[in-house]
Amino acid sequence: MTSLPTQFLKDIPNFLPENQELFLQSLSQLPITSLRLNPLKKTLRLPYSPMCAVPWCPNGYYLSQRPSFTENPLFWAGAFYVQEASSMFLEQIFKHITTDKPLKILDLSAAPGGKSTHLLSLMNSQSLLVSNEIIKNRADILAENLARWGYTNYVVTQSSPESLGKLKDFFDVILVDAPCSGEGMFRKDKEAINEWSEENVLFCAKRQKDILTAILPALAPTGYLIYSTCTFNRQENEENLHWLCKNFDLQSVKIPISENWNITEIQEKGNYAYRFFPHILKGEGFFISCMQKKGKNPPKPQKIHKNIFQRLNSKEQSEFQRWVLPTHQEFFSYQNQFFLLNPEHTTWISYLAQFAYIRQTALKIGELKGKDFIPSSELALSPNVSKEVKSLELSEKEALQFLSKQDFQISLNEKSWYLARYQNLGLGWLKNLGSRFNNYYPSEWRIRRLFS
Ligand SMILES: C[S@@+](CC[C@H](N)C(=O)[O-])C[C@H]1O[C@@H](n2cnc3c(N)ncnc32)[C@H](O)[C@@H]1O
Repeated sequence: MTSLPTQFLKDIPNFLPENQELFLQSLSQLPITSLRLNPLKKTLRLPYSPMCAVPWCPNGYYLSQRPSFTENPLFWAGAFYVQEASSMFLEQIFKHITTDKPLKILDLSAAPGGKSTHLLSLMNSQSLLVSNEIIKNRADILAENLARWGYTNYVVTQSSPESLGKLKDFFDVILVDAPCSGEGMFRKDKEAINEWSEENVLFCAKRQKDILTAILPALAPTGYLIYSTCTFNRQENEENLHWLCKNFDLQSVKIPISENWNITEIQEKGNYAYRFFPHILKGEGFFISCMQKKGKNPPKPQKIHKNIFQRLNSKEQSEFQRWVLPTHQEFFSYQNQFFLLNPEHTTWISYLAQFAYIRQTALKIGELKGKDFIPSSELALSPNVSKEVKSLELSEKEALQFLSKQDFQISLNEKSWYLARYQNLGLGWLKNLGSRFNNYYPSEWRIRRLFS
């Protein structure tokens, strides 16, 4: 293993009073591999075997070794998300703080989408997730991963915490999974060791404070802030938690945990936090805490100047209806694109659009190119596709060839759109033109290798 920085070694007693040798030994072991199943996309068989449950997350599983996930079409169909087990503790916090009420939830630093996909699985369908990533190419990956997850109630934005902070009192829950010095990733990602320095820890702690200061005006009174990092040092963790509770109207929240989970509960200065140490549980280093904003006022309805979406007339609604399963949502258009949306969400998204750059809205059904309607890749990946739409079940090899946009032989009867499926899960669209078919899988998503 790459040797650990001396200053990091010296800092260990500050965040871990005992068993430092065991902790150091655990850092030289292989990282744990885990994934979270998508409850929307139940498969006939589990994607891998054996899989052993993550204690704090009912859909989370450990694998005994790390397979090549990208060679499994179920990965591309969004049947599971490869996620570090400690992070899955978010589920316990979310379940503790939320009820059935429709919520506006912000995941401020969301790429590549581990926690956003998890939140979507936990939220009710009346709630809206705003999944934000400031860095463009990371926002692209986030949008792709959320499309694969198949939900209809999210938007991907690409904005700064300062811009989103202008949505005063808007969000009921804000998750800040902050950019950090990544000490918890030392055994997973050797780059994290090379990039570590004392200066960077201080830089990260200051940047986290700046991000939190910028976004907190957007948290509604009585709403919840969840703050997490994948690092061990106290500056980015407990010290920021205490700073938040001291300087803002925030009250730390205790989360019920089972003793058997071996999660370390920190209780300091009346504040609570949860630490994950790799020598006492199966997971990487992680820190998470939850705070409630004080105050009594329920969030006020936001004034919007204009709803950016146009509701389709009943003739148009019925034309689109044939593409999707019956739903309580409605069809809207925006700039030649068509969406299936909860009407309430159109007003929320319109308000959001005044301050944030909206990169993707779910669920996009498709768009008009000239007179032709082109169904969207997001629709193909959603379980909402109507059973009336023609579909074609692919073998594993065909599915991989489809996903890499290679030529392959299939016989299709009718000149029509076909949903390419693998184990019953949608992957993308094929259009049969008679003598040949076109593969509409997005080029930017294609697997960049050949399968024979
Ligand atoms: C720890 S990662 C997020 C991981 C993600 N939540 C997940 O579960 O997959 C932190 C993210 O913060 C983003 N970031 C970097 N600078 C930022 C800033 N100034 N404000 C907000 N987010 C920032 C990074 O690009 C990165 O994607």
